[in-house]
Amino acid sequence: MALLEFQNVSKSYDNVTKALSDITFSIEKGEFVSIIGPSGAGKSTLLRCINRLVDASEGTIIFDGHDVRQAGKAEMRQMRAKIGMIFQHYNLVERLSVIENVLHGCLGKKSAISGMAGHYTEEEKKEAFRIIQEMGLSDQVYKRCDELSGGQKQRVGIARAIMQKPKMILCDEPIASLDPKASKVIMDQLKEINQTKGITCLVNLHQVDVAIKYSERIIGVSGGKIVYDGPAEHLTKEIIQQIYQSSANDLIMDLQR
Ligand SMILES: Nc1ncnc2c1ncn2[C@@H]1O[C@H](COP(=O)(O)OP(=O)(O)OP(=O)(O)O)[C@@H](O)[C@H]1O
Repeated sequence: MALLEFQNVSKSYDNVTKALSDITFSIEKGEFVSIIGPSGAGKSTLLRCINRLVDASEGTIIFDGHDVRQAGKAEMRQMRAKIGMIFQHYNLVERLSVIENVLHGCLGKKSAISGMAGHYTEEEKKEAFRIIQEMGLSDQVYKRCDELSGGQKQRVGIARAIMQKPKMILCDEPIASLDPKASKVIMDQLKEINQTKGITCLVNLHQVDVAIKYSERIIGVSGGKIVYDGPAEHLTKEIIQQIYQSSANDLIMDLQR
C-alpha cells in the first residue's frame, strides 16, 4: 500500500478558480519526490492539503491508511505527529533556544498539559541532543534561534521534524531563502535522512536543477494540474518548458548531471 495517495483532489479557495484540479498520484514509502512548477501553480496548496493546513475541496487523500479529509480531531492529531514539515521561513520560536525548538517536535505525542509545561523525559532530551549533533549544531544547542543564520535555522527545522520520528517530511520551499552553499547543506541533509532513516520526503522546489540532482522522481505542476510525473532523468527541456511555459534554458543554469 502506498504511504500517500491523492485521488482526484481539487481545491478552490474562492469557489471560482481552482488552485488544484483533479490531482491524482501516489507516493511509496521511502521515496524522495520533488514538486516543481511556476509561482502560483499550486505546489504549497498540494503539500498543505496532506496535513490539512489547507482543506481540499474535493477528492480523497489517504495517508498511511487514514482518510485525511474524513479524519476527526484525534485521528488528525495522530496523523500530524507522523508528518514533519519544513517551511521556507523556518517557523521556529525565535526567542527560544535550539534545544527547546527541537524538543517541540515531540509535542504532537504529548498531552497538552505536559507539553505546555515543557515536561520532557530524559530520553527525549538525549534524543534531541543526538539529532542536534547529527545536524552539526552542537555549538548552538543553547543559542536563541534569532541568533542563528538562515542555514542554521533550517537545520533546526529539520532536527525538529526528525524529533517527531515522522513517516514523511513535507518541505515547502526549504531552500528558497538560502544562498547556494547553505542550500546544498540542507538538500544533502534531507537526502541523508531519506536514505539512512527511510523517511519519505516530498519537497516543493523552485530550482529545477536542484530537483533533478536530488530526486528520483519529479512531479511537475502547472495551473493546478499535474503535467509531469516521472523519473528525474526523463525530464526533458520540452517538458520543463511545458511546466513553466518559458524556455528551459532560462530556468536551468547548470544541470550538473
Ligand atoms: N489562502 C489563499 N486564499 C486564496 N487564494 C489562495 C490562497 N493560497 C493560495 N491561493 C491561490 O491558489 C493558487 C495556488 O497557490 P500556491 O501558493 O499553492 O502556489 P505555489 O505553486 O506554491 O506558488 P509559489 O511557488 O509562489 O509559492 C494561486 O493562484 C494562489 O493565488
